[in-house]
Amino acid sequence: MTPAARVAAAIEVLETIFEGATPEKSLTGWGRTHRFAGSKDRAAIRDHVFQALRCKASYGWLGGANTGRGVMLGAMRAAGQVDEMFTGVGHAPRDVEDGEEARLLKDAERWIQRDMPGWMLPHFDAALGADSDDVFDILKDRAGVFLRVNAARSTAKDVIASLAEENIVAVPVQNMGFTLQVIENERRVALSAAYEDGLIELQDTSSQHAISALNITKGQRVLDLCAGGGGKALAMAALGAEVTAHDIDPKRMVDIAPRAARAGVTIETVATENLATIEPFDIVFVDAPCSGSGTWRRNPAAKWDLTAERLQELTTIQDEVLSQGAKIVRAGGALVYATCSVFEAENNSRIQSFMAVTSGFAIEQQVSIAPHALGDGFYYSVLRCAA
Ligand SMILES: C[S@@+](CC[C@H](N)C(=O)[O-])C[C@H]1O[C@@H](n2cnc3c(N)ncnc32)[C@H](O)[C@@H]1O
Repeated sequence: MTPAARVAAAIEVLETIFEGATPEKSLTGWGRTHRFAGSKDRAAIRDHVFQALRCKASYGWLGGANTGRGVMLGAMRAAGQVDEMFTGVGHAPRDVEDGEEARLLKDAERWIQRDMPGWMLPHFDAALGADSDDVFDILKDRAGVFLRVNAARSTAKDVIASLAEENIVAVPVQNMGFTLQVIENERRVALSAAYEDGLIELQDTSSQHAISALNITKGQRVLDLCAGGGGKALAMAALGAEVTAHDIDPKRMVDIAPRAARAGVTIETVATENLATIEPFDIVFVDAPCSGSGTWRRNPAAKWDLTAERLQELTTIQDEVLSQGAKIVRAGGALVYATCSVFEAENNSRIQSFMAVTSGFAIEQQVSIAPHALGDGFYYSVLRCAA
């Protein structure tokens, strides 16, 4: 496909997303009906679509309409490539028409310039102060690809060498001995020998930082209360913890066993009905369901889908999981609350609400990480249970 035909395909995919389909469904559906498209074409179309979703408002403004065509026209205007792409020749999008004249972004409202729904601006401003505009700009870019080296099985140096044999270039992340950033051929990582052999896992730097800050020691009993696919559970098990995983939706944990087997660790799972009688843990890790506002580079559709009502519902669930976790921490143990959100309402406010109604816990650590070039936004708080 020509570069312009890829832009036309991205327009088609975006139209179905704007009608309500998820990005993954739309891209898969497009792939099924366009079997001639090669892997490079698909990757390029995917990149266009995700970038357009990150910058949906500003591109729509620049392109004169919040449609697939308007947003991609805006994207090409931002990149200075309209004349090459909107030619109407072959499979290229048709020429620019009357009514599609360029507008200046500086004339748009702040939420459009910053690509952030207007009702969320105060949430970001409250959490980040003068840094919020910089963070909005960061969220307009693609996120990096980061790896956690399985400390139980390998070293950063050996993993770098192994990946290099498959033309995947990874470099160390400063001050993080087991964290690498992939800077070339990112898409091949999940097919690499290092991945297949359990030497690495894909994991953002901020999650890795939070786990390493817990100073987990070998043999500690840890419950990952909201384990999902087990990213944090695996990281804790790699440090020698005896990890038990739980999720309200057991289907979300199906990958944990194969991932653990690949990594050479064991992770037990526990059903919700058995939590009430389980022996208390040294650490209960509550990786709470959240808006994901610190990760919207990776999942840009989510920022346009979140509503104030849903945010409110999430805070109620967060209070519930935190209070549930508190009941199964041993005396002297730690309750860790974490989100990948930057919103105060999901972070410090939840801890303050918890502390207001619960006795026997003291706040030991609270860390907020804003989205940055080398990592997602993340929050964690360590609460120590009285001995
Ligand atoms: C942020 S995700 C977990 C990500 C996971 N810890 C990881 O590192 O890959 C939150 C998880 O919480 C689960 N969840 C939602 N409500 C819950 C509840 N009341 N109790 C336990 N898990 C819950 C969701 O099913 C979801 O898998």
